[in-house]
Amino acid sequence: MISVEEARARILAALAATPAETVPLPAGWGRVLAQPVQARLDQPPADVSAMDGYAVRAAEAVAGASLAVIGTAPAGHPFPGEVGPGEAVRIFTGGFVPPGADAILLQEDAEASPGRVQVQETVRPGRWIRRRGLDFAAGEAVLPTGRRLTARDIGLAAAANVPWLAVHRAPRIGILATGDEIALPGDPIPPGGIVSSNAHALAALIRAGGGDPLVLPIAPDDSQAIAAAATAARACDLLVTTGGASVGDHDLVQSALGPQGFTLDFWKIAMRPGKPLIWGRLGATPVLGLPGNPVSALVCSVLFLLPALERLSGLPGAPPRTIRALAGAPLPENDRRFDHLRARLEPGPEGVPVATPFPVQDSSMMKTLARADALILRAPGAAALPEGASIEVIPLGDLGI
Ligand SMILES: Nc1nc2c(c(=O)[nH]1)N[C@H]1C(S)=C(S)[C@@H](COP(=O)(O)OP(=O)(O)OC[C@H]3O[C@@H](n4cnc5c(N)ncnc54)[C@H](O)[C@@H]3O)O[C@H]1N2
Ligand code: MOO
Repeated sequence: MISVEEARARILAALAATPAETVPLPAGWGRVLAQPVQARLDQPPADVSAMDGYAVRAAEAVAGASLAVIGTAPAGHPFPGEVGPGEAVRIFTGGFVPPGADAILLQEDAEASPGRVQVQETVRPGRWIRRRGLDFAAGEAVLPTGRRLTARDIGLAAAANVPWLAVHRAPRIGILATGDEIALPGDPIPPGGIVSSNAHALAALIRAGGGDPLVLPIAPDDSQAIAAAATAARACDLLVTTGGASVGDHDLVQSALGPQGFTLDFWKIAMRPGKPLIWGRLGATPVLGLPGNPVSALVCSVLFLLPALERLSGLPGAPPRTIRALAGAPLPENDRRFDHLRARLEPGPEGVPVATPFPVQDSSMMKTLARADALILRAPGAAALPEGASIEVIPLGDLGI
């Protein structure tokens, strides 16, 4: 059995980012840039007014002065002339500041009369003008390679007048659930059968991680059927199997894929739940063999599949973020497997949350996992801890799963 950290390092080392493709702006959200976004203009493109008022020459715009209003400059309609001595131009937010003017007199600080404006508050030079290029300049790399694009980034690229983005292709992940006993939700359940929850949960988790899930038909516990189904997944960036990972006579994933050219990198991790995880390669396609127990499959996905998706998407691939919490119950001494206890998080003293493990931690219990807010981390050999002790947890809400 290898450690969680070593397993993650070996998985990440075996993966590379998908090739780049060019997508229109709206399709870029959540994708990772393969090339920087360079601004194609200055923003703002000229000196513009930040307020509704009058474009003036600050030296003359002193309280009590009266100026001739010689035109208007609404946004999108620059004033064609220049502001000369004793003159002002009516201007609106976003309007280009006409040549000659060097400040904006706020309309609240002015008294308008036909053709004229009286200054009521002295104006400082430069006041209420957004300078050309205040936000960014043409040619500037506003978004770097390797960035996962947020809604804010999409807005920034649009503002930079960039309609297309070079991003890594969303990783295509094949999902293969195995087992004679499993049926799709809603289908007739065979005698002794159960409903397959894993494929659906994994597809959703893969979407949350920025991947493109491809759910393959369920393969029965039959080497040929598993091999045939897995072959169909060769076009994927990663094949995820679930079930058949352990040591039982019907745990066929390794034996079925062997003749198809499967090479094993490692099998079994010193962790709970999820010990019998498989990592290897079927030809060029990496294969992550998750255990069949639903909680084990999903906890392993949090620890290994989400970082793998990051790596395939063009990011380095990081372990899930952890935070400090206080134990909401005494925790027993841990054995040699890294434990991940499903727990509730509640607000605690001084902003530190309290994490209370569910009393039963069986790896078949989906309701407990669905209600959990966090996984309490218990390192191999960790000593028993009293209630209130400081612990480390993975908050699940952050992950969007
Ligand atoms: N003698 C031993 N037995 C087991 C060991 C062991 O070390 N020695 N490891 C246990 C651990 S830990 C786990 S985890 C499981 C993993 O087993 P498999 O990956 O081979 O999974 P299966 O045997 O196929 O199924 C286990 C369990 O999960 C249910 N299952 C399977 N697929 C799905 C699905 N798509 N959706 C929902 N539930 C699913 C299945 O019905 C079984 O109940 O092995 C232990 N045994
Ligand atoms: O370690 Mo297995 O994943 O508990 O049931």
